[in-house]
Amino acid sequence: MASSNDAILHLDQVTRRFGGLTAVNGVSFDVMPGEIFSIIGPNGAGKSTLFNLVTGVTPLSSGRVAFEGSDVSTVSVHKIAGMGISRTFQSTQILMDQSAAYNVMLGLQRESRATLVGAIFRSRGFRREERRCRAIAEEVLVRVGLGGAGETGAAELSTANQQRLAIAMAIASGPKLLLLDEPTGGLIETEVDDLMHLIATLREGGLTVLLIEHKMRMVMSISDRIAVLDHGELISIGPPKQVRNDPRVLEAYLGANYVAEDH
Ligand SMILES: Nc1ncnc2c1ncn2[C@@H]1O[C@H](COP(=O)(O)OP(=O)(O)OP(=O)(O)O)[C@@H](O)[C@H]1O
Repeated sequence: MASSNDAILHLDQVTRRFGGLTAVNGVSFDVMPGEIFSIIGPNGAGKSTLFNLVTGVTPLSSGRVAFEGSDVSTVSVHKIAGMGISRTFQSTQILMDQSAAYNVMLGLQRESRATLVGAIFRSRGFRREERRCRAIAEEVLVRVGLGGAGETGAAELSTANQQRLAIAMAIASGPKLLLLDEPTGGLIETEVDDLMHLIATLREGGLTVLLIEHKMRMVMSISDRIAVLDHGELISIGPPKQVRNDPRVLEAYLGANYVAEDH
């Protein structure tokens, strides 16, 4: 295993307690640059909490998170975004009554201090900067397969295209690490395949991807490595084949009444 110095993301004994409940308990792992790294586990295992800890949404109870070698354990959510970590949410933050392009421009605003859309629009270079932001938005929409949909209202997009829009919003500011929280929610099989292809393409473009996903077929085929959480603890980590055959993983899933197929 490579040393944590090479890791883009390093978790060291990461722990979060909510009152008497330990949602994430002493979790340590490294994510290497260019990996698609998935986090799986039964409902309530601590996956979303772990995302919140990495992105600064939730403070750590103890432990340490480092991004590109810098300790970000106590860094604010906005600063972390500015450093190059971006995420989508289970329930996306799309403004449904706005156009796709406008939503991506909001993504630029949310993630980047340097290109705060509101500030730019009030400045003297208003029109030029608006054109520049719009051009970035259009380019990002093309990257996610929504070229030409910039002026379409977000509400008019299919569920699959709304998922793509959520990804566009998250990558607008050019992050290095992208966290995706159940991007296949509400998608049918062929749409899942298309989304997997998009994620693989983004990785080829240099992004590192941290993925929470319940669809096992997708997780097993797209991931370089998988970490399995159960009751807040890391019970298995490794390439898909290794994790799939780990007795502790089978036990955790069967114990939670899971079927080994998609659900
Ligand atoms: N803000 C909070 N306050 C109290 N308890 C919380 C909070 N957030 C999460 N928890 C608890 O922490 C545990 C882990 O929850 P978490 O949402 O991280 O799990 P998960 O693996 O993402 O689950 P799911 O697959 O259902 O989304 C759960 O028992 C949950 O109820």
